[in-house]
Amino acid sequence: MRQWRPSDVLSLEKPLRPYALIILNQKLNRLDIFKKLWSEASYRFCADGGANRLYDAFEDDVELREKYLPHAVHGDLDSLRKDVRDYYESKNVEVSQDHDQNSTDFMKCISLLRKKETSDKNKDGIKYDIVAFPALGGRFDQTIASINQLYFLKDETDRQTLLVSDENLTILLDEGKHRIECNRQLEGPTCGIMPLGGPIVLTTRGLRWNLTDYPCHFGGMVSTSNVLASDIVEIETDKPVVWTVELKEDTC
Ligand SMILES: Nc1ncnc2c1ncn2[C@@H]1O[C@H](COP(=O)(O)OP(=O)(O)OP(=O)(O)O)[C@@H](O)[C@H]1O
Ligand SMILES: Cc1ncc(C[n+]2csc(CCO)c2C)c(N)n1
Repeated sequence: MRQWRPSDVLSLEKPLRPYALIILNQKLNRLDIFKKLWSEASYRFCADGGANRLYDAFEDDVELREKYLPHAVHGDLDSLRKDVRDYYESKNVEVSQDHDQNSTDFMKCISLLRKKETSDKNKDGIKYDIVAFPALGGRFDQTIASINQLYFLKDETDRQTLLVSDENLTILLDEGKHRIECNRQLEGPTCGIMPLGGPIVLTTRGLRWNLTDYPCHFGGMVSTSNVLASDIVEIETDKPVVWTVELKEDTC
């Protein structure tokens, strides 16, 4: 049984699992979430134009901007503004370019993380969880690309990947049994279990509307607008399925 506690990154003083934060190119509306994710991240990367968003979040407070310097800005750099690039380079932030036109800048940042993980400096060989923010919402193709990223990473069972958006926490559950611990002060009430990668057979416990050995697919049953009925949700699936849970307005 695989264990998940998606809201740990928002609730614990120290995360149980070290993680890398990847800031994507969407407006940082929820600075409460941003600051919490930032404070405990082991690595902080901006995916290309994510750096513009970080820079702009502190337009009224130049001193504060200087306290939020990422470890790297990485991507094809077609979105990074010149003033933002100049600023971060002047602060000795690593700014690196990868021109590959078959991978998104989010993917490129994950490749950068892998490089850091295999570098000499990471002597313990730690593998970091990945937390992306603000993920989902915005452009639909980018949203699907971010979900696709979860599928790319699903066989790496020694790391968890979490997509954090203003309103949701989203993860991918691979085939098998899962126990998701929810903190209902932060999460809920709504949730969804969505077979985005193709048809599945699903069994759930701990929800208002549960399913038992139930075939789910697009054009048929897709569990959306479901509701947490317990702090513990158990899900058994024969193929990967996306779990998403609503975030409360006041989380940090
Ligand atoms: N409109 C959007 N909606 C949702 N996510 C986005 C959006 N724009 C960018 N992102 C995310 O932020 C990352 C960095 O974005 P970037 O600044 O490079 O924009 P882009 O050039 O449109 O993205 P890419 O080059 O990755 O296709 C993207 O890889 C993607 O994950
Ligand atoms: C079949 C196919 N569809 C779309 C793209 C375009 N694309 C996908 S990721 C990416 C990088 C964006 O920074 C670009 C341009 C492609 N290469 N292959």
